[in-house]
Amino acid sequence: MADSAQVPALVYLVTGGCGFLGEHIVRMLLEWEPRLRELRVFDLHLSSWLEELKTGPVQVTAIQGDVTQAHEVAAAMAGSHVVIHTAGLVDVFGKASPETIHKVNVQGTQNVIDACVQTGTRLLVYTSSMEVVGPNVKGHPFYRGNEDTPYEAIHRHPYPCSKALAEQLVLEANGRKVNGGLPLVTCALRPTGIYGEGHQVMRDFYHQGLRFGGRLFRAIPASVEHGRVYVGNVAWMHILVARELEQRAALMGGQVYFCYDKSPYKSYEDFNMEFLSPCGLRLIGTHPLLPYWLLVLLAALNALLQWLLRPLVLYTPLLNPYTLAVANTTFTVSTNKAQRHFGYKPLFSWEESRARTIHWVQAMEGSAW
Ligand SMILES: NC(=O)c1ccc[n+]([C@@H]2O[C@H](COP(=O)([O-])OP(=O)(O)OC[C@H]3O[C@@H](n4cnc5c(N)ncnc54)[C@H](O)[C@@H]3O)[C@@H](O)[C@H]2O)c1
Ligand SMILES: C[C@@H](CO)CCC[C@@H](C)[C@H]1CC[C@H]2[C@@H]3[C@H](O)C=C4C[C@@H](O)CC[C@]4(C)[C@H]3CC[C@]12C
Repeated sequence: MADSAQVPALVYLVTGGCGFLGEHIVRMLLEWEPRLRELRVFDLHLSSWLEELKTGPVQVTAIQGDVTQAHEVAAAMAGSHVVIHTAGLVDVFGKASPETIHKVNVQGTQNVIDACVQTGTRLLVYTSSMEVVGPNVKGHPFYRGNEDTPYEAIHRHPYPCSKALAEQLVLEANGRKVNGGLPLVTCALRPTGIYGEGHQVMRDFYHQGLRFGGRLFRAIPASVEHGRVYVGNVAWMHILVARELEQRAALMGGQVYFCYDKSPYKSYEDFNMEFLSPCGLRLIGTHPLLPYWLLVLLAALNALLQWLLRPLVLYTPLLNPYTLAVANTTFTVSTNKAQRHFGYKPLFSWEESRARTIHWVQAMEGSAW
């Protein structure tokens, strides 16, 4: 691979490059990777904003494709040096079947690895998830843990199961010989709950609040900490890993890194209010307004309704037994592994991350602002 900082020689492929995180990675690569010659954006659904990126000095190639189709992945990857595999089916609401989630997240990842081997692409960065670790089905807290903190990772839901299997495939592929005889170098990044411009669940909560006259109702105790990280910093970690992976293959190959920044430790709901309060919403109650057993019952009822209505309509409320368990179990990280291994420091301070997110909510269509 060319090592001169001046000569743009590298070809990057970003799968899922039109998604929430993918868009930030794509834009940041164009801004922060001077060695970039071509950026291939591979996604099932191509976004119109890609067009405006095509006028810059770097060749931006939009590729409409499906990671579950091995030949499409291999064709897109031929001649690329680095793959950032962020495409995935993020579904904890029952929109897709468990089979589809497995196919996209696990088979899709296997296809990316096989394509690396086949085409001789040597560097693979995988977007994993905190859910590979937990919260587990027993609801054990993970309090400010790091990559080495012992934790019983037991999953039943299709999404965390698929992310755990996919991550394992990526880590096991580290060192495998690719076409040309050189070893593949892989690593996995595990974001906690990502927030920032473009976050769909934040959008949903905002609109829910507007429907209830500017009010949201506390359901989770303020003492339950939920890990959050700003999308710009998650993207930045991907850029740094991709940049350093070849030079530091011995140290970084086959490793996992939690994504972290200076976002405060709070409950899921209190954290959201950091952005929604300045946009005119209020969180009602200092304690949960409903007893936990009633929430469990409502979540179970939602799951039952989803099952009963499936032949007629797709009913996918935010509250289900899985989302309740995730929101109600402390899971936060405190680590400096990324700093030690590849010099990561958050690009955006908490104040900047917050300001950018608030600005995005305020600009949203139908805003109360
Ligand atoms: N959002 C979070 O809080 C969060 C947290 C941890 C990890 N992650 C991981 O980050 C990655 C990106 O998540 P996101 O929140 O940006 O989700 P997203 O849904 O916004 O983006 C995923 C992208 O992948 C694309 N995609 C889906 N199926 C595809 C297929 N078969 N072939 C090609 N492209 C396909 C989608 O079109 C979309 O553009 C995922 O792998 C997810 O598991 C997300
Ligand atoms: C009980 C409700 C009362 O207001 C709150 C329900 C909130 C849930 C919809 C979300 C709580 C935690 C979220 C998840 C978490 O931030 C981490 C994730 C990992 C990532 O890989 C995918 C997204 C998600 C599962 C995220 C989804 C939404 C929550 C469950």
